[in-house]
Amino acid sequence: MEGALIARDKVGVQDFVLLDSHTSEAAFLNNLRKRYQENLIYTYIGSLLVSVNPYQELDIYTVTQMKLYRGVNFFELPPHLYAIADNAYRVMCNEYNNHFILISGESGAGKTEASKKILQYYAVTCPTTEQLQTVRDRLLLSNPVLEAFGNAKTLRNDNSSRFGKYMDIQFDFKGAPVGGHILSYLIEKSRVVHQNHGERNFHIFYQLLEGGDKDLLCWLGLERNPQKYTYLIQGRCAKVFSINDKNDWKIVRKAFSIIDFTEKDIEHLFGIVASVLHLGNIQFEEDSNGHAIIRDGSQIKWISKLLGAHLSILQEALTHRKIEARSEEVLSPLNVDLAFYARDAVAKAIYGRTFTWLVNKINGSLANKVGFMSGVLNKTVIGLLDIYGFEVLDTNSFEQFCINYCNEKLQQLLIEMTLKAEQEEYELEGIEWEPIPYFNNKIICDLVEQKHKGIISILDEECLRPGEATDLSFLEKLEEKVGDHAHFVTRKLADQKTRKSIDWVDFRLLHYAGEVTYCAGSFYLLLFQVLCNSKNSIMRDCFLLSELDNRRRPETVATQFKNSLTSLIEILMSKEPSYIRCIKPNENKEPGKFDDFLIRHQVKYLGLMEHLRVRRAGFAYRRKYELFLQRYKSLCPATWPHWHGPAAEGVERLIKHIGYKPEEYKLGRTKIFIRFPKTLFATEDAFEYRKHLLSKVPVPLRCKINTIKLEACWRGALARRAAKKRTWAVQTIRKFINGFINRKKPLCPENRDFVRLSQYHYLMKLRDHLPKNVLDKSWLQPPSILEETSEMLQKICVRNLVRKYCRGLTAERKVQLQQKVVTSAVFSGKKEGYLESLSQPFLDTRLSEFSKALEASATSSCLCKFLLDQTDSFSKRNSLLAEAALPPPCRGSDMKGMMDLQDCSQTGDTGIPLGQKAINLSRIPWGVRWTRV
Ligand SMILES: Nc1ncnc2c1ncn2[C@@H]1O[C@H](COP(=O)(O)OP(=O)(O)OP(=O)(O)O)[C@@H](O)[C@H]1O
Repeated sequence: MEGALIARDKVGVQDFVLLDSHTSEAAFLNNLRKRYQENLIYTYIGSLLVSVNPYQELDIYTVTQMKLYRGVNFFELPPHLYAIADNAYRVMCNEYNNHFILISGESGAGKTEASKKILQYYAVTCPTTEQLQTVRDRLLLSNPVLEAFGNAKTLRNDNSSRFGKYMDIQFDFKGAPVGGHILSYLIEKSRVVHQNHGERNFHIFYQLLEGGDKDLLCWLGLERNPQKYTYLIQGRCAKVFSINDKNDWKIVRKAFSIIDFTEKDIEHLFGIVASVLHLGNIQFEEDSNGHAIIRDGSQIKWISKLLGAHLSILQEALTHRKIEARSEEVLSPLNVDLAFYARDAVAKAIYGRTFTWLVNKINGSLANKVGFMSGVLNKTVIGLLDIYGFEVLDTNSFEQFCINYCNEKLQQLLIEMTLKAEQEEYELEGIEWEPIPYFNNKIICDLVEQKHKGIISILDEECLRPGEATDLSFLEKLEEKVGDHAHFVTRKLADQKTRKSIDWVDFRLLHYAGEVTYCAGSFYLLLFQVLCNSKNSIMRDCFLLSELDNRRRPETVATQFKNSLTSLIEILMSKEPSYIRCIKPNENKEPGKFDDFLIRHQVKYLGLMEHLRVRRAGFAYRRKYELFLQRYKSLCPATWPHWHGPAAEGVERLIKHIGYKPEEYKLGRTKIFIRFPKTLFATEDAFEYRKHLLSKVPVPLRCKINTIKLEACWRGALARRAAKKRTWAVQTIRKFINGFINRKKPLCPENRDFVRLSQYHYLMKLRDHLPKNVLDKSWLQPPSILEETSEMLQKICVRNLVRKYCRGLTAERKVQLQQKVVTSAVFSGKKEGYLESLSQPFLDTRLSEFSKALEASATSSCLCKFLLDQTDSFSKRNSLLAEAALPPPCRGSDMKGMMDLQDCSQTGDTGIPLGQKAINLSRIPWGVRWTRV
């Protein structure tokens, strides 16, 4: 960014915080104009991006541009949407936290285009797999469907979104998009039944008529000509040059199939769209009693067919209302005016709820199925909030009230979060925080939303209280309860001068962005019941019977909106923010035209001056010591060409040499903070001059400079390599943690690496801790996933030890052992001092005497035979075990160990399972056989 400072006279500054007179609106506009005229539509205020609609295709959204911004530091390149998108993405991947990008501005300022471009940026630059390709397509294709049902041509914008949209893009731990979720806010239902001159109904109606094939229209009972439908022609511009309904229809139909809509869904959905058109054509006339009756039955027949509702009940429902008198329900006929009102109310309700159903259906298709299947439910998100800007129309109704209240809340959030971020940075850098004076619009939010005392509560009370509520009774209540509020005025409360501009049924709110006068005058159970029982499954989903049973007071639209806004603010508060403020440069959609008056107005109500003030209150510029030193080191002999000490000290030397005054800067822990832009500009100019001088120095010196440049490049490459390594490390650690969390699960992609690593470590450790001899029963505790393997390894190991031991026995020792075993059978437990004798080897002489004695006596011979018979099977096995467990050479103490072993072997305590013949008898070189004893 500093690179462009030198061109500031021509193209302005890239960041408004670098404006010398940051409080001047004129300077702000001047900078914006300079840039816009050079087709530089983006400018920062710190990390907030201001975007001015170019109304022409600029060559700044190519894949090359996307790649240019990918992974690059925020301030290194000119301001761009991609820099905001990339910054949010990079921080999310590195810190594993959630983000949101709030895009706001007035209608036609370029919000939807911006959010689409961000989505495309992620689609192109994020890693993906074949499996995730579908997710990406769905994320992109949900847009045309939502636009068809939620956008319309208005005077300000041919493709104006008539609803607020918040979209979460979900990423897995590798940063690949794996799903999404959409929340919609306040669809402009009134457009279904009424459009201003030069405006249209929602696109889908015209798309269906223009693009739907003959059979479909026939099935829906529709004609291709939009002029035939009352709801489509009030703006007198059903055909618009800039909109190709036929083509858009094809895109929408294709999108439906990709986002999982079944043919039945589509059939029901268009059944509803057609029903709304038929509803609009229903006309009422008076019967002899002054009650409304339907003039022509053909429309209602189509509605009955398409919604699967009983014809006579539908007819009755459109011309009667249900009154609850004591415990009874009575049908009361409507007059013609009320019947028209009821018809429109139903059309609006049907369309509004169908839109909500559509959003939910799309959400079902965007849900993160990949993660769900593979068990990776941990994900991070980047939310895109494309929300209507502050609206001031000629007549401001309840919808504008909600929109402006929403903006009021978001402004509060922006200021609070910016202040918080500033404060946190100061704290982190150890710089003293100086309180910033700013306008806190909480007072206006409270006026609207406070419980019992706020405008919404008063409206609720009026709507839900028994007896007739009128616009005037509502206004009186407002005057009574909030009349003394500094931001609320009515005609009665206003002074002489302002009184004329407020009507009797109006009230005026002094928003942070300016004054808006609202018309209080622009603020039925039987039909509801009919729609609950509809055979059209979407209608049944939209109108739930359980709502009818709910005896509690229903929530008014205002309260519903307030609640959804509260949860939206909660969602946003839990995430890291980025902001894009879109500005519309002129009313004629003309490229290059900069309408000062219009833009000044938007700068005000987008809260840009307030934001700049908060952002600039302390310091205009801050940079890490290393980066600052890197750029300006040539300005000081001590730091040029190299500074070998810590960067902070280098910067200190540098600014001392340049002559910064103490009030111009502060040194934080890792950054230098410069208070005034002029200080930075002076430094930048000096740097440019220095560069100019350096370019004129003789060749040998130039060589030196080239060397320095080369070094700088090399350092850059090293830094990039280090950054890559850091990213790799973060991903590895993340993988390790994920593996650890899933370590008890069967082998799956999430734990595979972790398990392999722990297997490797266990085996390496085991290698150094194997039992040393047959009597060593120690064994390294395995991780749970390796228990079975460890058990098998232990068996193999013991078997090998035994084999090794047996092979190492001398023939003489084997004989001795045999003898000990035999004598054990004879004397164990019978002879006193047996245990002590165990460690003493037999003397040959004694044993031969004993044998001779045995041979000499027939009785003795029998006894010997008897003893052998008795001990044969038992001793054979145990002696083997004892042999196996005894380490050579067998000294006296070993003998005792062996006999002990023999005892415990009977209980299986040797570690060698008894049931499993651990040693093959025939394979052991005994030398002496039993019979020879
Ligand atoms: N970056 C851009 N490059 C080129 N044209 C743009 C750009 N942004 C907006 N436009 C033009 O401006 C028109 C209006 O933009 P967009 O629909 O995004 O406005 P919006 O702020 O979303 O309005 P609304 O609130 O009515 O939906 C677009 O149809 C497009 O023609």
